[in-house]
Amino acid sequence: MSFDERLVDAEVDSDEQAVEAALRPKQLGEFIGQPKVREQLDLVLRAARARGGTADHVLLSGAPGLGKTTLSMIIAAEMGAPIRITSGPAIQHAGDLAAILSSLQEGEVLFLDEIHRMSRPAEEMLYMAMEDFRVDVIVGKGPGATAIPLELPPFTLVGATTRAGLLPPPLRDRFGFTAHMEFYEPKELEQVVHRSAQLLEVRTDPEGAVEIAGRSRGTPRIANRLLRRVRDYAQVKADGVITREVAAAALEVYEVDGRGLDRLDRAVLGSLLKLFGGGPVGLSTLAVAVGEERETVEEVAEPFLVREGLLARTPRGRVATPAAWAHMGLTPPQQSSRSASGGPGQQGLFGA
Ligand SMILES: Nc1ncnc2c1ncn2[C@@H]1O[C@H](COP(=O)(O)OP(=O)(O)OP(=O)(O)O)[C@@H](O)[C@H]1O
Repeated sequence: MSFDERLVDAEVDSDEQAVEAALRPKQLGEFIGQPKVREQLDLVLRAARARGGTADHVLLSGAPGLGKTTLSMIIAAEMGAPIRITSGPAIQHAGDLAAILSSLQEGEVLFLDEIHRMSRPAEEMLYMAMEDFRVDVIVGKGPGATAIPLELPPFTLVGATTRAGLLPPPLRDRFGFTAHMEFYEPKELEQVVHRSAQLLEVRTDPEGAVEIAGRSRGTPRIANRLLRRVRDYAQVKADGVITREVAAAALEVYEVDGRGLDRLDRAVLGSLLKLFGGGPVGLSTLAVAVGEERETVEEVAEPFLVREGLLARTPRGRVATPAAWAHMGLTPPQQSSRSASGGPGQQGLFGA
């Protein structure tokens, strides 16, 4: 299964961008969930507006699809400012960043996605730009090179990262406000589903929304994607209304189970339980058994399985938890033959 085929992947592909844009909340009041972040950000923005100045730089961290881009657009809208969107990997040279910074308007919001992936020289230029609204543009090379200082208009940088820990402290410290986005509660995802259903003009009853929310892995992007697939099913196979039965039947077709696991997740768990008695088993061995790349298993399937308490990464290899046996409807081998950490002592053969 390729990365793109996964309905529960929290990354976005290009076809989806237009639909996502239509479903984005435009104001802070429309943004569902993240109550602490909303409250704090509301204060930051109100105070900046009252002072008639620009808002402090904002750092948003959290997993893909939780609403970092959406929040950056809301910040611009609430400040009545334009927004420029770019990303760390797109800025490979300090000159790329200088070109963007020098063309910003006063008060503009610069959204820098994946800020942890910016090149080092660009990062150093950003320090000065954030603090003093100034950059030094280097003209010429070698001993004759000169630094020409360039004044910048005040702007608000909104940095987004999935890995706040990877940001160097000098960069992290230059953000006046830092917010960590959490995975969403099922109740909040139900609201996301209802709101999006209204915008897409599809009728969803409360139980239908519960069914979709419960399989959305705490992520609004996934909730919206599942909603669109269930809508297709409801149009073709039912009367267009999303009920619990329709949602469950549709998601069975797309192989997303009651807890949000898809074919890949279930293949990983299935192999771990049926072939290796629940582990411990090394990642490479598990990946071969599933017929996937090691990286796919590690980066795509495992984070959710670990978060759900279905799989544990131990020094001796991957181990299934009792919840995994229950979820897959299988019975664990006799407790007496298993070690305290849950393994049948296979690490000699299958060690990490
Ligand atoms: N709090 C929310 N309320 C309603 N919809 C939301 C919320 N957060 C995100 N969404 C929806 O989820 C989708 C993904 O959000 P967004 O693109 O902002 O995520 P992201 O964190 O920037 O992801 P990435 O890191 O992958 O760029 C958008 O279509 C948006 O409409």
